[in-house]
Amino acid sequence: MPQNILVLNTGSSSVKFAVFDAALTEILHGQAEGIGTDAGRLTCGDHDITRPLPDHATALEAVLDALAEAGIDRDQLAAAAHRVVHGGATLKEACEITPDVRAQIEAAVPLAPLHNPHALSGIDAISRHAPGLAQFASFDTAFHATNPDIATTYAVPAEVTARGIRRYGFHGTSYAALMRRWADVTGTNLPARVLAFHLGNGASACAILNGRSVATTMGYSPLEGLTMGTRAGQIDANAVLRLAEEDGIDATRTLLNNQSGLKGLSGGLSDMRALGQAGTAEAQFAIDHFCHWAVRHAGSLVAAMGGVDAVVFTGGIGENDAYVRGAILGGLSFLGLRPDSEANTAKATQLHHPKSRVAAWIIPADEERQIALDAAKRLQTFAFDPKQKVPPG
Ligand SMILES: Nc1ncnc2c1ncn2[C@@H]1O[C@H](COP(=O)(O)OP(=O)(O)O)[C@@H](O)[C@H]1O
Ligand SMILES: CC(=O)OP(=O)(O)O
Ligand SMILES: [Mg+2]
Repeated sequence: MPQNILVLNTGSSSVKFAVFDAALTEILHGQAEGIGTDAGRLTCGDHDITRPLPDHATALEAVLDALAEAGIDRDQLAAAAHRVVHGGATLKEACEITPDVRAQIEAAVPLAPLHNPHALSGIDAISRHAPGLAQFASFDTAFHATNPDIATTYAVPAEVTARGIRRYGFHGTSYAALMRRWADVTGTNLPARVLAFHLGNGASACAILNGRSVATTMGYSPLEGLTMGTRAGQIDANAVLRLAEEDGIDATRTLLNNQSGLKGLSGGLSDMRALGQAGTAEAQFAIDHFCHWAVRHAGSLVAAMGGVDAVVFTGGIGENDAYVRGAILGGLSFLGLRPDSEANTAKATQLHHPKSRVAAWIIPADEERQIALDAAKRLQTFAFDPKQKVPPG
């Protein structure tokens, strides 16, 4: 009886993958990263292969090759599980990917143009390579379902909100994993008011009160909020309207999603590692912009919780870039946060001084296991009640 779950986590600059056994022990992990940059790289288990990854299609093929080389075949799999960034207004909980669910993910492509098309490619590739294999989706939006209406509603007429023009929030799979791992990684109980930063190619922050998301920086799509690798983050809607009028809608979509953020500010570099090594004034300005706006948005999230007890970093930049973390921690010192700069440079788990009023931590992103957990729960539901095709909740 096949027991393993294959997870595909399609990010905007990466495809991460993992295989878990029935006890949810990870038996293989790898990633294709730096997609679309000069720093394309695929790792699978201990193998490290530097190869050009010009786009997601090439990366996905490379991932499937790597899985085959690692001896992962269909007979060992009970299911494949995918990260899907946007499920639109209706898909709020992890679920099996039926033809109807696939259609809804496709309908949400305009809301997540850098993500949903690639997730669909992954789903379709599995359908081709492993026909009949059960497939599940975990949605980035799910963790933010606890946001109050006041946080999710844009100040527009109710009729517009009813059309699904509202804030959804993303990176929820990552934030849910932070909550799950908190006590194990930090050795402390989860405090009431957590300010979480997921800083990767896409970047967001989240206010988590008593373990539940109450506010987050991303909105209708993963374009809003912080300065990101290639996304503009917050920008006045009238500026967008002027761009659309002057340059056309498609060009404006591409400009704001693919050519802005760190890439736009630096004149071409979206990758934080490359920016750190560039040594140009433009690169430094881009890094400073990223840190400044992370702190500015954090202030709004802290206000939404009436204060903060702990700050946590995750994601490729959040886990690895001591300069960025140091700048953000320094910018938050007015809240009573005393960073331990040596711990920060050493990438220690605990980043705060023992006398700090606010704690600060690094918790590595664990999206893949979170996605496997979601799928395993649904698989169990099927086992308990095989007639029930769509499990509740
Ligand atoms: N050692 C490192 N130092 C600085 N930045 C890093 C490091 N490793 C990864 N990053 C940055 O993390 C970002 C990618 O984050 P990741 O979470 O993997 O992306 P995605 O959003 O596609 O999932 C890139 O900007 C990359 O440069
Ligand atoms: C939602 C999002 O921005 O995801 P990623 O960081 O993987 O691009
Ligand atoms: Mg990611």
